[in-house]
Amino acid sequence: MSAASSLLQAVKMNVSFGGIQAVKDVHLDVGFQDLLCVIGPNGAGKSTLLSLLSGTLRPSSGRLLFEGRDLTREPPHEFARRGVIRKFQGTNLFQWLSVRDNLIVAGQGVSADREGPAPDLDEMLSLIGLRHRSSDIAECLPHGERQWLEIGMALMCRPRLLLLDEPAAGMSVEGVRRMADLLRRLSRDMAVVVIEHDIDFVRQLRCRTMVLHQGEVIRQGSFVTIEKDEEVRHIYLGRGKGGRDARRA
Ligand SMILES: Nc1ncnc2c1ncn2[C@@H]1O[C@H](COP(=O)(O)OP(=O)(O)OP(=O)(O)O)[C@@H](O)[C@H]1O
Repeated sequence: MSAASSLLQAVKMNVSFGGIQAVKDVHLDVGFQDLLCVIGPNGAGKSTLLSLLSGTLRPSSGRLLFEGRDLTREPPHEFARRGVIRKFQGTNLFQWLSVRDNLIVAGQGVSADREGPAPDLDEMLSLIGLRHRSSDIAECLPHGERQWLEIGMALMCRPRLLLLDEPAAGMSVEGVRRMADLLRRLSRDMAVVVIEHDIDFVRQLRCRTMVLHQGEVIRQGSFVTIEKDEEVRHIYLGRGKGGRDARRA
């Protein structure tokens, strides 16, 4: 088999829930080192798309290729084994374990056949800005720091494709800036797909942005271009033709 040009390729994927078509004919190409942000109003299909990409939901039709290998019908653990790691919005922490132990536990599930060294714990604590919190119980962390710990836990799984659901939600202005910096840096070594509502954060990511609306990809390109698009502004940003700026859809 020749080497795949994309890490992940979604081909004409569809998902329906009863009468609702949550994802319609979605094509997606994600490179080996890539950063893609998916935006869209509530109910646009963003979470459903992420579930498809992580293998927790199977498409009713279409295909999903990872390094050219068809994973469409594979179980979620096979996606994880290959390095597709999803961080959900909200908390997935072991509340009663320390920050350090949460990272250790997260790293223990990584398949033995994955290449490369395990991340260094102290470096990870520094990367996520929680070195001073190392011995603190996770439950005691404020919301923003929990988000950072969850990112650290996802990184301990040595992702090749990191899927993030609103990683900057509830963060301070400085936290949002740091998160955007980190994701840009991570995308030099892996693929990162983010779904996000916070437009300031999306702007700071400075990456390819895909707009979903009613399950369909209606635009794809740089955020600078997307932001100026009248239809997108009308549908999502809520400020078409003299409308008021809605930072969150
Ligand atoms: N398990 C489910 N059963 C039935 N309908 C669902 C299910 N999951 C999602 N949907 C519907 O599919 C559509 C897309 O939902 P999805 O959660 O993917 O949108 P979203 O863009 O992530 O929205 P939000 O920004 O509010 O999280 C919505 O109409 C939603 O109600």
